[in-house]
Amino acid sequence: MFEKLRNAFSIAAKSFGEKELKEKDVEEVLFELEIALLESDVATEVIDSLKDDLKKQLVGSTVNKDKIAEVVKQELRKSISNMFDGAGKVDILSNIQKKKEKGEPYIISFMGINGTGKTTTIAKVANFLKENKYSVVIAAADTYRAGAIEQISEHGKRLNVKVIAQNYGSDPAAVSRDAVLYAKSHKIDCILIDTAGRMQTSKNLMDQISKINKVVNPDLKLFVGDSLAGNDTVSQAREFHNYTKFDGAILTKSDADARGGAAISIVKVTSSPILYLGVGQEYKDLKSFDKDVFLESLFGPEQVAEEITKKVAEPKPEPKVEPKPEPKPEPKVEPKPEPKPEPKPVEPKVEPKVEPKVEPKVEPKVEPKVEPKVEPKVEPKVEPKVEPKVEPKVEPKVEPKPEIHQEISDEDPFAGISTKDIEKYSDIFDVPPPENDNQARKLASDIRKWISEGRPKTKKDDPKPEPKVELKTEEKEIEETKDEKTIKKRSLFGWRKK
Ligand SMILES: Nc1nc2c(ncn2[C@@H]2O[C@H](COP(=O)(O)OP(=O)(O)OP(=O)(O)O)[C@@H](O)[C@H]2O)c(=O)[nH]1
Repeated sequence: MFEKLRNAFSIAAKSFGEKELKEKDVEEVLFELEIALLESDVATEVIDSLKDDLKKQLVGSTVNKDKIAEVVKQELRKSISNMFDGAGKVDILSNIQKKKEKGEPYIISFMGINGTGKTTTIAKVANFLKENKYSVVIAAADTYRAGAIEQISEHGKRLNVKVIAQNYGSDPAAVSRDAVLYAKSHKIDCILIDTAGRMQTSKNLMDQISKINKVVNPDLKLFVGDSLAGNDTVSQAREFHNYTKFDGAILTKSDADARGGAAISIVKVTSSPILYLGVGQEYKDLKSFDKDVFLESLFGPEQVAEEITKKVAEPKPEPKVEPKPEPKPEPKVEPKPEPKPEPKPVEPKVEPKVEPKVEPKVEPKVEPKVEPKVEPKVEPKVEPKVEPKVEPKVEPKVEPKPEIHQEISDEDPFAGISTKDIEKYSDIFDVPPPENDNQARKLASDIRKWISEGRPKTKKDDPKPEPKVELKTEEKEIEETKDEKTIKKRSLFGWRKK
């Protein structure tokens, strides 16, 4: 490949080697060079740039006839090398790794006109990433061209790569966003977005691709151009770059390209690097663009250039390497993305699982355990213990004292009853002293009845026996007094002062 461009540079070198280097001579030779470069699809502005560089270097200089060819070659090579260096480099694998370490997917969008080999290139890139152990999901964001979704889906099946798709006519930005959500929820390393092929002159379609880039904000925007289209590809690249400011380019069909001018032109026009060259129709036919290899194929010895061309187009070590990584990553990656649905059904599954589990478990367990245990234990223990102890102690001591003073009556219920009968009745029936008027009247009535019955030693209506404790207390009081009769009556009817 690139044979024509190589011959153009050789013509220029030989021409200078045969003449003295004056401006007029240089102009004539550069004219020949210009024709050769134009035939090799090098863009006019690129040719002008190269000519300027050569003029500055060669006019007015004295160059040895034998070395002139080598000097011109070196100057051309230096100029082109500077162009590539000025465009910078993109190390995709390193960038993906960095984002992966942050827990984020790396997003690449692909753009270009119809038929350049964009869809095939996305499949090649997916295969390349899988071989490097990165998981991939593809967004079928070309919802415009009939058959595009089926085409990319077929590549997905063959490569065992999940393809996120909607219907034709749906919003490509929405498809891209779905793919990003899917990648995030499934921890996919890389998202490849296939956009609709479009002419660079279609403003609506170019606005659409700008929308995709705004919605998902790709880490890398790649222009896919057809090497064979030459200067057309260069003008496409220029227009796409104006709209999208893409970060790099992939040139397809380089295996069939004898000119090679598009690569130099795209780099010069867009100041963006060429990342890969498509060199065939198989998934493996994607080669990293190497500036030195490219320059060597243009300026190196013919034998070396032929060898480089062979290595690039028909690499020998690949067939040995490819069969090994292909079967290994496929079964591992496949089952993960395929059985899982798209991002929408994944989100609602998480929410309902968390809520119902927490609420019902906490409420029923806490309430029934606390309430029944506390209430029954406190109430029965406090009430029965306090009440029986306090009441009997307080009542007998407190009540008699106020009653003595309050219930004094002028009427003596025992009037007419002798002290002896009262004492005898009290002794026989062990009667306690009355504590109020009613008890006194009752006792007096009982005594009268007892007298009327002939003072029996036992009685059917025996008055209720009072606690012995109180009697003992009375007895103690009696013992403490000298006048037993008076004291006893007073002790029996203590409420009487007389
Ligand atoms: N020789 C060769 N053929 C290629 C290369 N890349 C793609 N092709 C072929 O180019 C043709 C078009 O490729 P597609 O991938 O369908 O093109 P596209 O750009 O996706 O087309 P749209 O979907 O219409 O935009 C297919 O036959 C591919 O096999 C390459 O690097 N070398």
